[in-house]
Amino acid sequence: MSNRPVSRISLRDFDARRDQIGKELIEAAENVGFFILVDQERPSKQEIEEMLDLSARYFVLPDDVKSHYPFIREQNSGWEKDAQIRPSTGVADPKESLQLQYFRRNTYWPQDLPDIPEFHGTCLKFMESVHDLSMKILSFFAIALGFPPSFFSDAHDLSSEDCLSTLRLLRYHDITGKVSDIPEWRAGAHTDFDVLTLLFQETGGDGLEVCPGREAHTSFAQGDDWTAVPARTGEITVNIGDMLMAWSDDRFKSLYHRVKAPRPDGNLKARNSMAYFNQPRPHILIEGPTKKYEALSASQYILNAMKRYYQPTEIPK
Ligand SMILES: O=C(O)CCC(=O)C(=O)O
Ligand SMILES: [Fe+2]
Repeated sequence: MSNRPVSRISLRDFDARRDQIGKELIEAAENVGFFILVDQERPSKQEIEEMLDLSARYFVLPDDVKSHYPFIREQNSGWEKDAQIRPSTGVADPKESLQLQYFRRNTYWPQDLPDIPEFHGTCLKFMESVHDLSMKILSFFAIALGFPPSFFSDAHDLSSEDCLSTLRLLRYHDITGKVSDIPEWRAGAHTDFDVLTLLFQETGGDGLEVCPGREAHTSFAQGDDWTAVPARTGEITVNIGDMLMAWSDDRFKSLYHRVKAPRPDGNLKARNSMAYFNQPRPHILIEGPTKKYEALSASQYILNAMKRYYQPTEIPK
């Protein structure tokens, strides 16, 4: 385990400190592929706490209620339980998750949930707030790559009919009393195939580990040096995804990460987290400034990634 310093970037006085913030973001994206945002105006700590609370209330609903909207792989939407097999481990992550694609908000989101009528509205507001912050961050990356500042906002236009940006609510199982049967990982090592992921953890839910600076497409960072990222409610862990690595001709690094399961003397209770995946509209072409890779539409990119990520791969010993 490495003690690599983890970049914490403060967004305090955002407008007055724009240049400094931009410098720190670019440096972290180029050298590490991930950073922790603190002091953001929105989503505020209170909004994050409310959303985590709502998510916990969703997951305690009976499975037969949650299964009204089962996970559909082709749409990357819906509820799954013990179903995501990570190629790096060959087994399913011990968790459940709900993926909410913004443009399917009126067609494939749980509606009229018993006891949580505010579910739909709160998720919608939270996504809009995280989207706005994501676009602020991405505007710095656009400028650094020589694109117009609004380049990524146009590609991720939430008001369009087909923006693929997704909020994923996650709950890793409570493993109290299962001491002889604790898995090694709650989430196996992987990179995210989106553009940029904003991850919300909850204090007490440690286990996230990152492995910066690896090629996204070649290995699962087996045996490499990992750094633990403590979970703190209100902070936002951000990582570069494969699509931004491709879009920047490998200048910004996509990052391996995984969630280690607690040891028997650790916190065995359920672990809640939420990930917001910025994913462009399907027709948008991903092509870097130096055209290092052949241009691919976002839909083709995602299709290829789904194939890569959902087929178990031989793991080197
Ligand atoms: O739950 C976490 O902390 C990480 C989740 C994650 O990496 C993912 O869903 O892609
Ligand atoms: Fe991830």
